[in-house]
Amino acid sequence: MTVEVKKETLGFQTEVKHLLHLMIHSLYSNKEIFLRELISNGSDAVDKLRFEALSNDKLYDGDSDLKIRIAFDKDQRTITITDNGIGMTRAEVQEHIGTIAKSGTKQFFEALTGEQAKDSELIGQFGVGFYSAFIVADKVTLTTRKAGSDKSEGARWESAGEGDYTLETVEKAQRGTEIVLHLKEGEDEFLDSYRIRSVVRKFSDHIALPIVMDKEVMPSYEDDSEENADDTEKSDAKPVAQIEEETINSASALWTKARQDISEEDYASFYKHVSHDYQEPLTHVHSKVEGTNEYTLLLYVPTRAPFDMWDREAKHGVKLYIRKVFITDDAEQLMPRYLRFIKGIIDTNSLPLNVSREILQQSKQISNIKSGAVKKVLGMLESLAKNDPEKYATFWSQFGAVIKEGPIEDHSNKDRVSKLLRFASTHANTDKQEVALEDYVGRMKEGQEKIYYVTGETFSAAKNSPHLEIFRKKGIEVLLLSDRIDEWLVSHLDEFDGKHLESVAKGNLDLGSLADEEDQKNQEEVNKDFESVLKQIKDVLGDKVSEVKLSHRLTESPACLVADVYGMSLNMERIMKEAGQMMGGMGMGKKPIFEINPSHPLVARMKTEQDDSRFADLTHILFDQAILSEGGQLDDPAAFVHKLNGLLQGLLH
Ligand SMILES: Nc1ncnc2c1ncn2[C@@H]1O[C@H](COP(=O)(O)OP(=O)(O)OP(=O)(O)O)[C@@H](O)[C@H]1O
Repeated sequence: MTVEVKKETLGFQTEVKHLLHLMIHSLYSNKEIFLRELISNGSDAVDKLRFEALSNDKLYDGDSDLKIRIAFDKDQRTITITDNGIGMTRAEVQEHIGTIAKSGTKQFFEALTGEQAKDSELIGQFGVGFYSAFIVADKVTLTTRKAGSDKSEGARWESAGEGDYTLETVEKAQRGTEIVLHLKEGEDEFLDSYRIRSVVRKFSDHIALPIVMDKEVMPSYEDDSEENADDTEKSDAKPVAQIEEETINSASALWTKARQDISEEDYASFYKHVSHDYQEPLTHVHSKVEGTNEYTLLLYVPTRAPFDMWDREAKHGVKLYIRKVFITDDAEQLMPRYLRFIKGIIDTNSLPLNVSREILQQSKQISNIKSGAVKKVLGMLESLAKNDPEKYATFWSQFGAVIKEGPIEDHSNKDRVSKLLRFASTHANTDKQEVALEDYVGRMKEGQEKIYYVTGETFSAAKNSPHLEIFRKKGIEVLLLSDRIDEWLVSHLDEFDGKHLESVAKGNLDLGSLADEEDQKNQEEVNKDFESVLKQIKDVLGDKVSEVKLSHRLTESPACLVADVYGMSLNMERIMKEAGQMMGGMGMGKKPIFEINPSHPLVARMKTEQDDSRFADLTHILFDQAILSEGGQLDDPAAFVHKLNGLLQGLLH
C-alpha cells in the first residue's frame, strides 16, 4: 500500500460550502454549540473504539484511559479538543470531513427557503456536526490517526471554511483526533476556563466519558515547610504552579441515575448528545426493567421529524449498550420501522460484552428487550395523547404518517397502535388529523355499525368525493384519508373495537339500519324505470366498466365510479400505477362499477334522449367526470373537452 504523503488541496462539495455559509450566518446567536458537536463526535469515536477493542484489545495500545481533553491557548488564540477514540484514516477524513454523506441531505437543501429564521431551524434539524467549528473559527486543523495504524499514518486536514481544504499525511504519536480551532476575531470569550467549563456542563455533563481540562495547582506550603524545615534557601523560593488534569463533567451515564435525581434540563441535554439534534425533545421515557432480562432504557421522541425519515438508508436512532459500553447504533432489531424516529439508548446487563453482531441479530434477549421497549414507547405515546393533547398533535403532525405503518408491521400491538391513530374526518371537515377511532365510535349514529372512510389522492379529493354525498345528507361521519400510507393501513386494519372499517367507494353500499325503508321501496320502482338506460350505458362504455347501476350514495352528482368490494380502490390503483407496479390502465384490478344518480336532471334526461350519438356523448362525459371528481386522470382529455363543448354549443341555439 502506498501512503500518500503529499499535501493536496481539495475542493469542498458544493453542499458543504452552502451549509457552511448558512451555518456561519444563522447560528451566530447560538455559537457555543460547536463545543457540544465536537464533544459528541469525540465521544462517538471513543464509543466506537471501545466496541472494536472488545474483540481486539491491542487497539488500546497501552492507553485505555479514554477521555476528551479540552485546552486553550490565549496567545495563539486557539481551542484544542482531543479525543483518544477510534480516529480516522486519510481516506476516511476525505470521505467524512469535506463531503456530506448523510441521508436526507437532498431533502434538506430542497427545504431551505432563504429566510434566515426558518433556515436556521432547518439547519438545527439537519444536524450541524463538525462544521459547526467554523461558527467561531476562521481556521480549523484536524489531525487524526486511526487506532491500530502506524504512527506515520496520521492525517492532517486544514481549512479556513471557504472553498477548499488541504489534506496531508503526518506523524502522529497518539491515536485519535485532535481539532485545533483558530478563533475568529472577537471570539476570545472562549479563551476562558470558566466559560468552557460552563458550556461543557450545560451540554455534556452526563455523557459517560470524562472531559478533562488542565488546571494549575499551587503546591501546598505546609507540606513544603515541614519537609524542608531546615532548608532556608528553598522556603524563600516562589512556589511553581503544577498542572493537574481535572474532570469537568459528571461523566456518569445519565440513564443509570434515579429519575428523581435527573432534571428536565439534564434529560434534554442528554437527548441532544445522543441524537445530535439541536432542538428540545418532545417527551421521553426512562425506565429500568428487572427480571430475567435486565435493562434500562431512556428513549425520546424528537420535536421535529428528521430529513431522512423516509430514507431507507437512514441511521437508527437507538443505541445499544451492554453494561454501559456502547455496542452499536445499527441495531435495527431494537425498534420496529414504524418507531424509527425514536432516539435514545438501551443498556442491558443480560448480554455478554463480547457479543458479536451476528449473535445480536438472533438473540432472544434482544427480541425480548425490543418488545419490552416498544411497549414502553407506546405507553409514553398513550400518556402524551391523554395528558397533553396539544403536544400529541405536534407529535402526530410530524410522525403520524410513520405510526400508520404500525398496524401493518406490528400485529402484536395492533390494538394499541390503532388507538394512537388520528385522522381527518367530515366531522370537522378540515385537513387536521385529530380524530381518534375512539372519538369516531363515540359519535356513531344509532344503528350505525361500521366505521366509514374514503380515500383520495389529496385531502380535497377525499373531502369532495361524490361518494360522501349520502353520508353528508344523513349526517354520518366519514374519515377522510389522503396520506399515501392510508390505503395500506385500511387494507390491514379491517376493524376497530368490533366495528368493521368500510370504504364508502367500494362495493354495494350497505347502510344497514341507517337506510330508510321508504327509500328502498322507491329504489325498486326507479330501478325498473331505468332498466333500459342502464343497459344502453353499458353498451356505450363496453369493457371500461364491469357493471352500470343506479346509485344509492349520490344525492348531488350525476355519476360516480365504485371499486369492486374485493378489489383495489381506484386511488390504490393510481398509487400502484405511479409506483410502476401495474402494467397499463386499470389492468390489475377488476373494472369499476359505474353508478348513476337517477334523481339528477342530466341522468333523467338520458331516459328521453332519442339521438344515439348524443346519448353516447353524454355517457362518456359523465364517465370522465366521475374519474375527474375522484382526482383521477383521463386517458384522452382532449376527447372529453371536445364532447363537452359539443354539448355546450347546443345551448347556443
Ligand atoms: N472526533 C472524531 N473522531 C473520529 N471520527 C470523527 C470525529 N469527528 C467526526 N468524525 C467522522 O466524521 C463524520 C462526520 O461528522 P459530522 O459531525 O459532520 O456528522 P455526524 O456526526 O455523522 O452527524 P451529526 O450531524 O449527527 O453530528 C462522523 O460521522 C465520523 O465518521
